[in-house]
Amino acid sequence: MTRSILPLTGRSLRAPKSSCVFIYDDSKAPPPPFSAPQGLASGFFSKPRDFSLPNSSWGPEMMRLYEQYNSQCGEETEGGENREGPWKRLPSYNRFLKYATGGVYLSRMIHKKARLFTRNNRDQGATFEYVLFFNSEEDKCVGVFQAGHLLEGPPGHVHGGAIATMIDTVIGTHATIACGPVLTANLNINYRRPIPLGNTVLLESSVDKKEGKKVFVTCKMTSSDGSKLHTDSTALFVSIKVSQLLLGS
Ligand SMILES: CCCCCCCCCCCC(=O)SCCNC(=O)CCNC(=O)[C@H](O)C(C)(C)COP(=O)(O)OP(=O)(O)OC[C@H]1O[C@@H](n2cnc3c(N)ncnc32)[C@H](O)[C@@H]1OP(=O)(O)O
Repeated sequence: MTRSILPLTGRSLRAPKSSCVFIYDDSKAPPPPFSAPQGLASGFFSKPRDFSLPNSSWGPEMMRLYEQYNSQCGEETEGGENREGPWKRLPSYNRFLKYATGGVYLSRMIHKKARLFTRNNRDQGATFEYVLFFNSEEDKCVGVFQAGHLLEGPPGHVHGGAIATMIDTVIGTHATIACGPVLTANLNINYRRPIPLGNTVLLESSVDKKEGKKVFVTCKMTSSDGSKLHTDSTALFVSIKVSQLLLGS
């Protein structure tokens, strides 16, 4: 059974038939507070783009890993039935707030030009290309990340801050699934081996323990075939109330 992981319940965000079901459960959600008159909707409201779906910049290794996990995802069949699968692909938008119930108003009020910086990319393949999958039975989250040429740090290789960003994204999502809204309180990264630009890497995270408001997560980042360790990391996330963020406290 799917469940909502954010306090703002996801509005009707449907996966294409060929892809996995979303983790956001909108079945119990109230209807959107406003419906545009028919015929006007497409002119005024753009459909959210799900950035976790493949695009033409994805190389063979990115596609291979995507297919590997996606083929193990539950999905809605052509006949409208749900096929079970241990993994779920997590959709990704450049502003989730905008696509949650009531969020379209909040997103206008709170920094309306704000965008998730890992998805603020007009040139496909130039920066962060990634997709996350979650396995609730094993409580595992994986990220498949292809590093674009604009993420350069050391010549020809990925910047350490960009690497940290991807780690934070995977483990932050995992901690959110485990505990609801959280913020990163502490992130420790051992950088073991540089990542050449253009390479695809695999991130795997596990929740080690929960202690009151605290959740401890670990993550390792390897080459796409798992043979080389690029980073290992540990992090502490602390639960927050979303109102803290929205009210700016
Ligand atoms: C699907 C879409 C999903 C969405 C998925 C999104 C993915 C992206 C994820 C991105 C995540 C981010 O970038 S988050 C942005 C970067 N992070 C931040 O800006 C956080 C800034 N820091 C804060 O706001 C605050 O310090 C908090 C919230 C972290 C903690 O404040 P608090 O809530 O008042 O909690 P506090 O009482 O101080 O501490 C609670 C407990 O945690 C411990 N603690 C607190 N901080 C630390 C620390 N740095 N190191 C060790 N321990 C600490 C305390 O000792 C205490 O332990 P005890 O006494 O209870 O034992």
